[in-house]
Amino acid sequence: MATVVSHQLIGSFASHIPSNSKPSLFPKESMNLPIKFRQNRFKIEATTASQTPVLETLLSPSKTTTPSKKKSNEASLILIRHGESLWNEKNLFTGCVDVPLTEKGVAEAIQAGKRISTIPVDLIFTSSLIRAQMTAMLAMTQHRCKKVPIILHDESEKAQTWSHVFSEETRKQSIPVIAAWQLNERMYGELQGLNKEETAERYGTQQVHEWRRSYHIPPPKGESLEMCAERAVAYFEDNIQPELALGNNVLIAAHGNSLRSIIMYLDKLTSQEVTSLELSTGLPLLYIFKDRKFMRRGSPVGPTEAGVYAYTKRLAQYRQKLDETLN
Ligand SMILES: O=C(O)[C@H](O)COP(=O)(O)O
Repeated sequence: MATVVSHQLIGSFASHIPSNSKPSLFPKESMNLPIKFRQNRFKIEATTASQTPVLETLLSPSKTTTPSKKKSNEASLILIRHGESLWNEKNLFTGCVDVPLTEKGVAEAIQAGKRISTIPVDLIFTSSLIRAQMTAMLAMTQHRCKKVPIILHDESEKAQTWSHVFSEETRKQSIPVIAAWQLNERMYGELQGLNKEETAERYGTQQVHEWRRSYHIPPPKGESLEMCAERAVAYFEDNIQPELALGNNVLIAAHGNSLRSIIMYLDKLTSQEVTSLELSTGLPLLYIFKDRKFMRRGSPVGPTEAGVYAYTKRLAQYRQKLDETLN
């Protein structure tokens, strides 16, 4: 399905949220389990003409919907799992329960921000959950571009109108943040709020491991990784990949399992391979999108690291530009 963007208020941040990403903790679709996996979802396809990428319309001062020129033939994609949450600390199944970060989680998010502080970011996607949003915002406080991340709101027409930004210059110094429930953690069903260790004692380590790491097996009344991939990868393909195809650099702050499903898609992992994929909290991962392919570039360790900038000329130039602006 193509991205649907409201064009009523072109120029307003709020008018550019894909209409299928309205933040809602328990969207109708996720309660309608099981969701069938969409055919061919794991193929990387070119942007279709009917898709209207978010950033393109966001930065356009006119009411035209004509696609703007492609910025570059490559783009960076950074993925960050949120920092430690209060329920990670207590070892509780969290899923779609909206729990904030611990102090350690805040520090992890800031550290992640330092590590990506000279990698370009034009657009941010987060889940609708506060732990992912806190992580994105805290990370961006460290970015050397000094742009202001602004959350877009489309929950009502008033929310859209009242959050309008009237200065083109100010808009240029801002980074739109789009919150999408599709990037939420897998819905953990009847395990939400239970202690992971106690659950393993009660149901057996093997059973709990299958619920947590298998691709097809859902936890009781919850989403399997496959179901989570159905909505997270579809959202990625419909709303994020078109931005990358235009040369826009994207940061995604999300969750262990929504990101595992996206990484499965990016790295073309099999349902067997993904079972051993583990993501640490607050760890940024960098991909380069070029020629319709995703190239995994590991985890940037910080602006002093030579390796990351040797990956592409474009990243090296961006970093150099930041250095020149600050000197
Ligand atoms: O939702 C949760 O409990 C965690 O964030 C991820 O859980 P997992 O380690 O069982 O995938």
